[in-house]
Amino acid sequence: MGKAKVKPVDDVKPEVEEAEKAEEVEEQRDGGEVAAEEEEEEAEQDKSFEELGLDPRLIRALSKKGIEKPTPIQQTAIPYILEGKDVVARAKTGSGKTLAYLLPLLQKLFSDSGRKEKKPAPCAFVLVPSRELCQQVYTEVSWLIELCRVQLKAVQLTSSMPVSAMRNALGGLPEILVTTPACIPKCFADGVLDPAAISDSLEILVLDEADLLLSYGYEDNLRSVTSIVPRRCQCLLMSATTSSDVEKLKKLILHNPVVLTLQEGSDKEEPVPSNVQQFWISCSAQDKLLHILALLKLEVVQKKILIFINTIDMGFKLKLFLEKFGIKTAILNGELPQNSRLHILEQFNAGLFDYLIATDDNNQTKEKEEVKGEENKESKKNKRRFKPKLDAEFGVVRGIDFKKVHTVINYDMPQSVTGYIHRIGRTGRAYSSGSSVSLVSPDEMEGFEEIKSFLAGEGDKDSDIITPFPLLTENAVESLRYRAEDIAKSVTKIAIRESRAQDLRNEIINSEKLKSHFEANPRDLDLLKHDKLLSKTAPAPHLRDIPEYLVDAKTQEASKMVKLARAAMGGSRRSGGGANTKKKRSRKGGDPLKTFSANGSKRGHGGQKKDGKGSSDGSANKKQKTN
Ligand SMILES: Nc1ncnc2c1ncn2[C@@H]1O[C@H](COP(=O)(O)OP(=O)(O)OP(=O)(O)O)[C@@H](O)[C@H]1O
Repeated sequence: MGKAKVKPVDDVKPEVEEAEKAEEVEEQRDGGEVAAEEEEEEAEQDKSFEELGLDPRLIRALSKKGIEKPTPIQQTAIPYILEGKDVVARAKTGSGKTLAYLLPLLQKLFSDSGRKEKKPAPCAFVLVPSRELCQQVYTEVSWLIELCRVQLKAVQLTSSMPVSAMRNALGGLPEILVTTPACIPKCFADGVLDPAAISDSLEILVLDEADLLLSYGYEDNLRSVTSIVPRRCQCLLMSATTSSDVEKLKKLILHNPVVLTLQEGSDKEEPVPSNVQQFWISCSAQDKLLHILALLKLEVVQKKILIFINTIDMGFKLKLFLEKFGIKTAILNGELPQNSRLHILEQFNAGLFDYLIATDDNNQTKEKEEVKGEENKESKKNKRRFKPKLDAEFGVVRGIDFKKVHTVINYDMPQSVTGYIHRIGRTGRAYSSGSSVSLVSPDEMEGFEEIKSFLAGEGDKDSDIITPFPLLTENAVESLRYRAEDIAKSVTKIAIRESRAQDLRNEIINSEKLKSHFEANPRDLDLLKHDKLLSKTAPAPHLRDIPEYLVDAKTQEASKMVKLARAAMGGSRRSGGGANTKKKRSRKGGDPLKTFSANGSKRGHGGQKKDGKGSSDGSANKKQKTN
């Protein structure tokens, strides 16, 4: 169980009186630090939602969703928020930060819910960096309200909504508004929200994924929001990493906050959950297609699988390539219409497909530039060619709660340490376990070393937090080389461009269908398939089914174990943690990545050399051509 460390108030105080008060709190806390921490740890391990002082309606609602026990950050943050303190909470990805603020926020609004006269503007704002997150938080708050049966209303607004729709949404005088920072100035400009009314009504302001808000370019937007936040308003700042941006926001918005930093086990901060096993494979950029084919086709990684690439074109290349081998994938990127993106996420979360290829929102600028250049060239050639537009509020990676993703694959390495942490955080959510595999080319090695040394922490540079992937032998990879290279050649730039355009057209049509269909049938998930084939020809049987003789014995064994582990973990896994925690933890023993080595040792990296390259064990099959 993690331990939340309470750092004393460390903000620049706007008022002397408050600064003095804060120092008192600091002194008192410092005075009893060791004992307090031990006590805290002891108490935290046993704290239930009841003991945190939560309303029984909320506890019942959580229980209906299978959530019985608070996560460490919830245990620590909820009492402070209920007390009315400004809070900065930093805890790793997937640690349950959303409920850590939503539960006390709702409880505070419960007392208002019986009021006859509603306030003219929402009294709680939750600001998130992307539309996808907006939808996610809105869904979370909506089920809580529904299950608690209270007269509260939440709405979500995004910048792309027509003014009439915004007016409509705000017409019912909601108490809670979930939105992006960019949307608020737009609402002011369109006369949909009144700054004076907000100054009167606002009681709680949450900045979720605070480490990302500024990197999404929301600084000016946030300044226009903060200028109208009344002094009495309670402000909460949730974040997965520390950065200068978080410090900046803290100074901009919070007053005398309590700073909570969640640490697990030791004092060393581990930004990636310890229940995620991190692996890597060293290969050339050209060989990445071959390696991902081996990972997926030989089934040595567990489904569901989220694959990150850095550009949209690469996503389509990968999709077309894998299709030829009968591996169906769906694609998620910032040029798809919003309805489609949300629907793809919903389908993936519901388990309707196993492989999702996602572009990292980090690369928006790069993509935008590429698209611009492309557009200029294209428009000269052919004015009717498709011109994709990227959505500035797109963000699939950061903060999105992908359900039951067992493996994250970095096909392309992310361009920053923070990007890596957020990507890997899409698995191992709450109490579940997961793994990641990064394909690292020589060009990416420098960035990879940076990530490794950041994760290892100060003075511990050589410790292997990301270890070579053990379940794929060099022979197994080589056995697929001929096919992979042959098929890779057939995935031309023209094929990629056509597929990208076709997919976009399909999704635009889907998006319209989705909009009207979901208005009538909000729970119907299976209307449209997002992992349908883009190539015109079906995969050839000899590529779809890899003959057994091609796969060496060790890889076959690894694949069998992965399947067994999946069957053991499969159907009965629930997203709610609480009561099932013990059971889930004991299942970790069935994870072949924890117990299996391609060289047959109990646990280790036997199938790979220390540098992440495949094993050169000669006992397995030799490279074979099969055409
Ligand atoms: N007490 C709990 N017990 C079990 N599951 C929980 C609990 N609290 C939250 N969860 C689940 O854990 C998952 C991750 O939660 P959440 O999205 O809030 O994480 P997060 O800390 O915000 O991660 P990120 O930084 O990536 O956004 C969600 O599916 C959520 O429903």
